Amino acid sequence: MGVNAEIEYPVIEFRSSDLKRGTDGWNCLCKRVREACETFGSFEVVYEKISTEVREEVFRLIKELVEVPVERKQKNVSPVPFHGWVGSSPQISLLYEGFGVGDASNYDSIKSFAQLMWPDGYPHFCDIVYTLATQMEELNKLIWLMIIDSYGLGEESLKMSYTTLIRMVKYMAPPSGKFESGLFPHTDKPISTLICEDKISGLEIEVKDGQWLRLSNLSPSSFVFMVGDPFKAWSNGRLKSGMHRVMMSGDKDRYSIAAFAVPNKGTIIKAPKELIDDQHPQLYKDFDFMEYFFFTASDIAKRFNSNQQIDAFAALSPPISN
Ligand SMILES: O=C(O)CCC(=O)C(=O)O
Ligand SMILES: [Fe+2]
Repeated sequence: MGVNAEIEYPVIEFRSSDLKRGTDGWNCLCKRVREACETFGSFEVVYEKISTEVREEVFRLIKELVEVPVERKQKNVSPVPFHGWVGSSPQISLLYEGFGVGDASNYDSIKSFAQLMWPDGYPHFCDIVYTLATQMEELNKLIWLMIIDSYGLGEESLKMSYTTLIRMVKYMAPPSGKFESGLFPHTDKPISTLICEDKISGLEIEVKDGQWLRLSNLSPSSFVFMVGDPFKAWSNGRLKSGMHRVMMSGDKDRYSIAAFAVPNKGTIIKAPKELIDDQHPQLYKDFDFMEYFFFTASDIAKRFNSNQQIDAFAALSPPISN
């Protein structure tokens, strides 16, 4: 059950010169992104187009946010799962505290959130968080495009309307000398996630059964891209939605911000026909994303491990061949 340091985790640098679709550099990135997502279900992306100053300022602001009185934090609620404030609790972790802002690339959503937290609505907070959220959404889009191109598919194969949920999280340092869970092992339920952390490591990826790889020494320009369960279903099982968790050690608190691609109500997850053939029979039925999202937050879903929920909800057995 150790943390395995020998496995070579993919670190993929997105140089501006390689980001022109159709060039050799682009095609090479597509191949590496696909391999990473099929093998690990995630990778580290080095992306200098998002400035480190903006990142650092967001983390400074999150440190202010966690100081807001709890009565105001409790106003950050939503009927949609995983969208609101969660304080320290035995269900998630005593070390965890997270805030959620849905549709974060819409300035008004961030403004409404900030107005709940601060009497003056803190315009600087809105500007900076909006900047990072929109840039992370762009990066996510770029990675989707690489995945589509890597399978030789057209853009319409993954066309859907979705919004970006951001979660701003503080993981408290554990009691001295302890190694404690900050976030339990899970797979992500939105289509995909980009995680941005503030220097302190803690995120671990399950590389084999029970073998966890700790992602440490991420560059200041790095993000972690994570495939979610519906993306795995869309790819007809090619992409992996990997288990990950946060483990805390040492005496420093950890801060992270994650941007999740959450499809709008009514979106159907359906594998493109090009990804279904006799060698790759259809593994999942077409399903409504929101029904799955709500299912994963239900009591029934708790009977399954996080990485079994997509199969419990949508697996076709036996698979249908084309
Ligand atoms: O904070 C992190 O590094 C990971 C967060 C995460 O996995 C999640 O919120 O789903
Ligand atoms: Fe996650």
